[in-house]
Amino acid sequence: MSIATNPIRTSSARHDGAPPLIRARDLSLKVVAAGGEVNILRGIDLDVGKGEAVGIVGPSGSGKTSLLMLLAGLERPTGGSLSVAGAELPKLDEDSLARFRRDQLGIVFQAFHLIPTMTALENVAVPLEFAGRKDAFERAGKALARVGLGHRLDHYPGQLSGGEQQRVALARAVVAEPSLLLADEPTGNLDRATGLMVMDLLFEIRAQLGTTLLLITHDPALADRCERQLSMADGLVTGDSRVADAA
Ligand SMILES: Nc1ncnc2c1ncn2[C@@H]1O[C@H](COP(=O)(O)OP(=O)(O)OP(=O)(O)O)[C@@H](O)[C@H]1O
Repeated sequence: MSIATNPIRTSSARHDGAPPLIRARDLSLKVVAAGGEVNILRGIDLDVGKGEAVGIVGPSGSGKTSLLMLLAGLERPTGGSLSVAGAELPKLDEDSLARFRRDQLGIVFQAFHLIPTMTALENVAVPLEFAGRKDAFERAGKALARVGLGHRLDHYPGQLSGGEQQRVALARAVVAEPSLLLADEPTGNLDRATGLMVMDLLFEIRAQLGTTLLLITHDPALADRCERQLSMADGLVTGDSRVADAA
């Protein structure tokens, strides 16, 4: 890895005059827990340009997953503003948030979150069926072929290895060609070789589709594959650097 620049806590991104895909200003998240109020995110300023690959690193509990949950519209911020793909997420009602996720977002988690009673093909077709796409199964089949699972279409999650299940989850996340792909420790449940294979696929598909990627990882080698790295600590972005020789 070589760091080209190392600005601390910046909101600027390289987006060549185009509006950023993500714009957060003074974004905060507080929850009331048994011991009192917890400040989980404490004023995040962030711009991410279309097509950027951003690795998010930081110690456990620094707020990485919480930030992703806000960007996905799965949690609501308690302060600040947040625009993703032109949508002001805090202002959307639940139906509009669901449409936003369907049309703009792909998410891959550490746990695969596949529906156990559906085949691989059905799992991947679900987001397209929700969107009313008549070609849902045809496209799902192509997405599974893209991740090397064209021969496993009729298998149920319980009949697939962990690496295969995560490849199904990846196919499901990208099948609708989202503008934003969020990945939270996607290889955390996989052995190193399988994890590398899944990440190779993720970066390959992202490059083909031009998708913006935000990737949470504890693995420095994976973070180095992103062209930009954000460091988080204690609910803040404490570092924002560019990786000159990212994959
Ligand atoms: N609903 C909640 N109630 C109380 N505290 C919460 C809640 N959600 C998150 N937190 C706290 O907020 C902090 C940030 O959590 P978060 O999961 O975002 O961290 P993280 O950086 O993703 O950690 P890890 O690397 O371990 O996954 C943690 O201290 C966590 O315990």
